[in-house]
Amino acid sequence: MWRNIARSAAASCLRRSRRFSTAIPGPCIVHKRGADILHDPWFNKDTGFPLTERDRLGLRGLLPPRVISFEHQYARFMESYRSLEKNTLGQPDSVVSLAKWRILNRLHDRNETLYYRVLIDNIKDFAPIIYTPTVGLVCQNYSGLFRRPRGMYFSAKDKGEMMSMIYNWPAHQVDMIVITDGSRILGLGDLGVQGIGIPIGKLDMYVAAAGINPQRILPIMLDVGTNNQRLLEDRLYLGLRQPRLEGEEYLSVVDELMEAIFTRWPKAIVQFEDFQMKWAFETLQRYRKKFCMFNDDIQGTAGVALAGLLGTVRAQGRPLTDFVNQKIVVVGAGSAGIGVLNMAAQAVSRVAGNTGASPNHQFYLLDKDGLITKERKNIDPAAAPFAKGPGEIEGLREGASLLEVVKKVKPHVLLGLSGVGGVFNEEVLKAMRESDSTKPAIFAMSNPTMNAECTAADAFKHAGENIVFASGSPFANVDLGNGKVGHVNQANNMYLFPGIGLGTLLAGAHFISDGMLQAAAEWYE
Ligand SMILES: NC(=O)c1ccc[n+]([C@@H]2O[C@H](COP(=O)([O-])OP(=O)(O)OC[C@H]3O[C@@H](n4cnc5c(N)ncnc54)[C@H](O)[C@@H]3O)[C@@H](O)[C@H]2O)c1
Ligand SMILES: O=C(O)C[C@H](O)C(=O)O
Ligand SMILES: [Mg+2]
Repeated sequence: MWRNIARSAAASCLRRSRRFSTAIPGPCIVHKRGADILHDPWFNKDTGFPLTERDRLGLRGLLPPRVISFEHQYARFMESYRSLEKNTLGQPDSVVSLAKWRILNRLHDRNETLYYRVLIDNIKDFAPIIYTPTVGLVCQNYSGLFRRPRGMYFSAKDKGEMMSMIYNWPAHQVDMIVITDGSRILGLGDLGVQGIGIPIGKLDMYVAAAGINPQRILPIMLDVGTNNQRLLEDRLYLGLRQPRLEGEEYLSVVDELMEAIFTRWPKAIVQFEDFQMKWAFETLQRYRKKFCMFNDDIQGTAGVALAGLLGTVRAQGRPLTDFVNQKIVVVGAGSAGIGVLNMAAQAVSRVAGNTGASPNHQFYLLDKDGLITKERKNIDPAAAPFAKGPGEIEGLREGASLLEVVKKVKPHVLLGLSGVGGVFNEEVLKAMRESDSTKPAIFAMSNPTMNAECTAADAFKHAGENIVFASGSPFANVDLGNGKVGHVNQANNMYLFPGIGLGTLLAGAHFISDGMLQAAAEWYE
């Protein structure tokens, strides 16, 4: 289901950009001249400048004489890309992916018009390179890969200066901003300033899938230090070498940045991305009514997961009202897992109406210490509404293991947002064969690939051919060996956030409501 959405989103974006040129900047007034234009990826056309433009813009003599058309440049790039694929055959995946990222990144740095054209046309092949999973590898190696800056960098050392710094950004208008503090990059933990790769990849998806003007996007890294000892000791590390700010000190820096952003661009939309759980929820509550913003890991993920949960009900041949009877086990009680449960609970009350039934009885939530019950000491307030009471879970104790929970509950859905690769092990997957569903769903949503709760092949092998499988990072379809194919869906918030941003922008909305995300989830489903 999600795949088709991606295809149609990309296709409609392509159509739109051909008709209206919203995705690719059309002719515009350029205040630069000569070499400055060739070094500006927004305006550079490389050898594509026609002679008249070369004269007008002071480019004559700065380029080889032959004019190469855009189509020809495009073909030449794709040829180099394909020969890179051929030449790296047999090399480790990480080497091949990074080589592909480098060639795309070089084009991004040189000529954005051509970059976005090839990205839009080849989104299925290139999304895993400029976005998850390769972007994770890029973030891990960012300080070594760094050649040119992209986006803006604010640090704890800039306190008191952010209002003037924001005016250093060259574009007068900015529509979409993605900001991270690098504290929880995918399932890879605290990567400090190296997390900037995530806002860059997310905004590429805004351009490719929603047609946002690439000159109006801005990736931002807010560097408040890192608690990653390895990075603090790395001589190439490009961020602040200090432990993360905490408490009021941290919040005052984020406050200052948000004020600066919205003073300069009052109509901008800000997406918070990959903030560790405590700050993800806190900043969402703090800013959502004051500024036009949302948290993608909490809300975008929830929308995409809900689309999958509703789609699963349909795949079982049941009416949507049956959603209230689905037993759903969520593994991971972080920003993403709790975000999914909050939205699923809202969907249940809408589907069920006000029946007075206990709202969360169908949900089971586990974290690193097992099943969360009301007996849990120091329970996180965000997890508390989903903690099981003693009467609800006969035979299951506080901290019960995932295997125990699956065996006892026989869930319709097993959904992982734990960040831990392989927690859906063989035993757990085999236990899903006893699910009460005719088509049990297994969503291994953690990223990148290594952190997925299980592989697609293992899911089909152990849980059976009848499952609905989805993963956060892409897996290939599985050959089941009997002429049948195990179909792999991708459940990643990339299928939702571009639409949320575009819809908010077009509507001129000042607030991104839960209802907007619910509507997006139901539409996608
Ligand atoms: N597919 C998507 O669109 C999508 C969206 C958001 C997040 N994610 C992924 O979800 C993962 C978690 O993100 P988050 O922001 O919620 O992180 P988080 O750090 O806030 O939460 C992780 C949770 O997993 C729990 N956990 C750790 N080990 C566990 C184990 N062995 N068994 C059960 N639970 C365990 C932790 O206790 C915590 O509750 C990351 O890998 C991220 O990439 C995917
Ligand atoms: O970045 C992604 O691929 C999805 C999600 O936002 C994540 O944090 O894993
Ligand atoms: Mg994220």
